[in-house]
Parts: sequence; C-alpha cells; structure tokens
Amino acid sequence: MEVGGGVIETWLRKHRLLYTGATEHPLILSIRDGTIDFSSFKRWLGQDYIFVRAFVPFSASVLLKACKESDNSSDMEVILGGMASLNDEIAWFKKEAPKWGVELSTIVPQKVNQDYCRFLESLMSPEVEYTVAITAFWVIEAVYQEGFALCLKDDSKTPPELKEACQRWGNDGFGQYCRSLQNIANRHLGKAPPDVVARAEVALLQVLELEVEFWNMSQGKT
Ligand SMILES: Cc1ncc(CN)c(N)n1
Repeated sequence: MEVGGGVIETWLRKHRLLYTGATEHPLILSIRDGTIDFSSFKRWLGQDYIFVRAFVPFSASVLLKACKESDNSSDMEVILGGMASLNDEIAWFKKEAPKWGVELSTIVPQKVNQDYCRFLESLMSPEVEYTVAITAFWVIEAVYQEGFALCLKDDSKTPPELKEACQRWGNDGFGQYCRSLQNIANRHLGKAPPDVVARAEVALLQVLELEVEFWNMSQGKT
C-alpha cells in the first residue's frame, strides 16, 4: 500500500498537534528563521550524538525483527539502507563537533536523553512486536526529516553554518526513505491484531513526546 490512507495517516490527523509540536518545535523554527541561539545548537549536537549512538542498536533490533517477522524481504533492505546512513551520521557528528568547540567524549547525557535511550532499549526486547518497533522507527526518522526539511525551503533564513545539518535529514533522499518506512509500518499495522495496533499508537505518542522534550532540552528548558 502507498502512503495515503493507512493507519498512520489516521493517527497523524488524530495527533496533529503533538506531531507538529515535534516537527515545528520553536528550536526548528528558530533555525528556519535564522534567529537560533547557537548555544542551543551546540547542546543539541552533543546530546544528539549520544542519541544516535543509542539509535544504532535499536535499528539493529528492528532489522532483526524484520528478518524474523516480515513477509516482505524488501523491509530488510530499507532498514539496512537506514543503518548505512547512520554510519555517515556518526562520522558527521565527529567532523562537526570540533567546528563548534564541542568535545564529544566529555558529553554527559541529560535526563531527557537518558529517558529516550531507555525507551529505545525497552523497544529492543524480543517481546516487542515488529509492527510496534517499525512504527517507532519510522516516526523517529520522520520527525527529523519533516523538521529539517522546513529549514531548507526557499523562503527559509537558515544560517549558512547550519545548512549542512538541515541537509542531512531534510534532503529528498531521506524523505523517500521515510516514506518507505511509513509504507512498511502501514502494511504491518493494516494486518496486526487490535492490541498490537494499540501498542504501536502508544509508542508513536511516546516518541513524539520525547522528541518535543529533546528539543526543549536542547534549548536549555529542562
Ligand atoms: C532525537 C533524535 N530523533 C531522531 C533522529 C533521527 N535519526 C535523531 N538523530 N535524533
């Protein structure tokens, strides 16, 4: 099924406010408007490096679930492609941090980041169904894609030194990857029993709340 009339689109309509709270967070809007306080960007950079490192084993667990539970072998290829770009992401953080005077080896994860990483760990349990895990995986990637894509629009005033960061998640290729993940999640949600669908919706909401808190934390507001 193509992205369009699936369970995810229903949820995006139902939870629109929370979704846009994550994708159009004031920190993202301040990048787009060119009014960002660079100390927020630096805080985000250090904390997100830690998050991305925790996201790698979670991605591996989603890949493992896809291999065991999916009826479609292309799921594995899409997730594997995402893992390859995580490798580039880690290299990018390591290259970017010294430009901003951020020493990655000394970064201490803040509470929100710890909570988020613990949440990812909870989803890695073999008891968590693939449908639930792939839904969470999709939304984690999608909120970054949508948010950073906003900062690349023609009328945006994104500072030149932040363009590369926005390009990393806001580019069209990453957008296509997110749509592929959305299609996979929709396909599995469409045939999952109601209790699994309900758990996937809860996971989606937890991700959105954590994403908003992650941006707040980056602004020094938690
Ligand atoms: C907090 C957060 N959420 C999502 C992404 C995109 N992988 C990220 N790097 N960091």
